Amino acid sequence: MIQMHDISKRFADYEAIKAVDIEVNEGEIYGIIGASGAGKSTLLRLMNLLEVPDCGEVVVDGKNLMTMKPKQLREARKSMGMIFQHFNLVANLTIYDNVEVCLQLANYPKHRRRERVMECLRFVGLAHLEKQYPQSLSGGQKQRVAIARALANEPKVLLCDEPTSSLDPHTTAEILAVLEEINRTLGVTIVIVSHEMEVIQSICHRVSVMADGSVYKTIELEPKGIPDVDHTPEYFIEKLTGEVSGDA
Ligand SMILES: Nc1ncnc2c1ncn2[C@@H]1O[C@H](COP(=O)(O)OP(=O)(O)OP(=O)(O)O)[C@@H](O)[C@H]1O
Repeated sequence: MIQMHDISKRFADYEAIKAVDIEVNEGEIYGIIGASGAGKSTLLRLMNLLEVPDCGEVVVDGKNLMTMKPKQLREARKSMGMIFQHFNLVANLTIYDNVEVCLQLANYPKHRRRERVMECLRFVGLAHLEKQYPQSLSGGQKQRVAIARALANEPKVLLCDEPTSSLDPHTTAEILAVLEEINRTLGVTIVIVSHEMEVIQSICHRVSVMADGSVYKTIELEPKGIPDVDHTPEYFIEKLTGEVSGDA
């Protein structure tokens, strides 16, 4: 689905990505992990040409993005949704409008937009919040809206840049379940950048370990499944004091 061949990227004198080859198969959940500064986010942003490589080839769904004209590239990007650590919602737009705006930008037929927006919001369980603004939502709800927005144009690929790094363990598990469902039920290929080992281990089929701008090794994984995270007050008290709640 995504082939990157001999990709390099410099920022001024700094070589952030060094001759990377990577292949993401259709239908898989592919992880990218590594230390801070290893080049994970840059590599992800090179996949949809948010960062333009200095050299090399990026082929998505059989098409070479590097040789495309701007209009063709805009078209190709519709098949690649993206979500971010800090959600990147537009603060002065409602939840509905945050999703609809990307349909507008993609010239999605006007008379079908409402149906599509609501379909995406229902998928992430937030149709009832369509009239709210981002500031009144929790972090997990904001990420769900961002996912709905990324799904609106029916992408084949979803690029996720640290999608759970601002969330607590329970909400992380909920968002991972949504991503896993998108992969399983919609067949969307997912690439996840994360520094959290449990995130990668829970849902990824393969993972590349990055170091110093290079892919150090790519490993096949048997996804462990999403952990059942207790977030009751009793759990926190037990962890903090060692006492089982109700004992006191
Ligand atoms: N736009 C930019 N301009 C200059 N340097 C950049 C830019 N983007 C990234 N870099 C540098 O490239 C290197 C790789 O950054 P990148 O964000 O890809 O790493 P990362 O592995 O995702 O790190 P983290 O986990 O901390 O986000 C870092 O040294 C960073 O400072």
